[in-house]
Amino acid sequence: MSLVNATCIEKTYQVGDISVRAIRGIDFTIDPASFVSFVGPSGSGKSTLLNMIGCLDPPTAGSLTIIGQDITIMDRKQAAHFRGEHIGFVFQDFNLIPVLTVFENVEYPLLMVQNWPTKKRKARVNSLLEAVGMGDQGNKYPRQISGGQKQRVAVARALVTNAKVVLADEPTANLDGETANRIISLMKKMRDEFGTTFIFSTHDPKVMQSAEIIFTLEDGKLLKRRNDNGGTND
Ligand SMILES: Nc1ncnc2c1ncn2[C@@H]1O[C@H](COP(=O)(O)OP(=O)(O)OP(=O)(O)O)[C@@H](O)[C@H]1O
Repeated sequence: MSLVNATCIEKTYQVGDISVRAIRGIDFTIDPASFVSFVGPSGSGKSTLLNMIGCLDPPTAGSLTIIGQDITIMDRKQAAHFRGEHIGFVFQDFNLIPVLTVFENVEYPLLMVQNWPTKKRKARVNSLLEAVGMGDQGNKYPRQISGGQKQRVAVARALVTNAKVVLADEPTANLDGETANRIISLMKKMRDEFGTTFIFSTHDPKVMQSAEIIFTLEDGKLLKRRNDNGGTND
């Protein structure tokens, strides 16, 4: 069964009298444990699409199922619950909470959405910090660590709830080339270890190269799909 299944999805924003057709009837499927990137020029609809997959903003038409559940029929509360259970996010500006330590930042989603006993929760956070190479940095605050380390913490936070899907909107935009490469390798390692699907949007050629499936968007339409061995399908 595919993990994400989009059929004829559309997203139209209404701005006063003007309708902006950001996504114009596209179809795609994403399998479990995939490493996928949406690419395309600015304004082509990448963030809009990620927001829909992340249950942040529903499509205005079409069908979108994630882990077999139709997210277009969920109300806001159901969508928030589903998001908390199954979807993790990594942002280009890291979005760590400055007044919380590294450990507390990773622990935060478990406190918010999942009622884990303290001992199990602490062990889970420590294992994720170890997995991303930040096991000895848990007591530091975000201002005391580098950009690459912040993104490692963000990856740990995205995975701590055992999310099936991690969405990353331009995850390397604020990192230098070498650090960006390390973060991409880390995400791939996490995919291999936990079977999590990673879905990116990017302009970054390094992220594009590392993706096993690339969906190209232009003006809200899906132009083509390219997979690892260079084949294309429309
Ligand atoms: N909340 C909104 N209200 C109205 N129009 C919007 C809104 N969000 C996005 N759009 C429009 O939808 C289209 C797609 O925008 P989107 O942000 O998804 O593109 P993008 O490919 O992610 O761009 P970028 O690479 O610059 O981030 C654009 O025309 C944009 O102006």
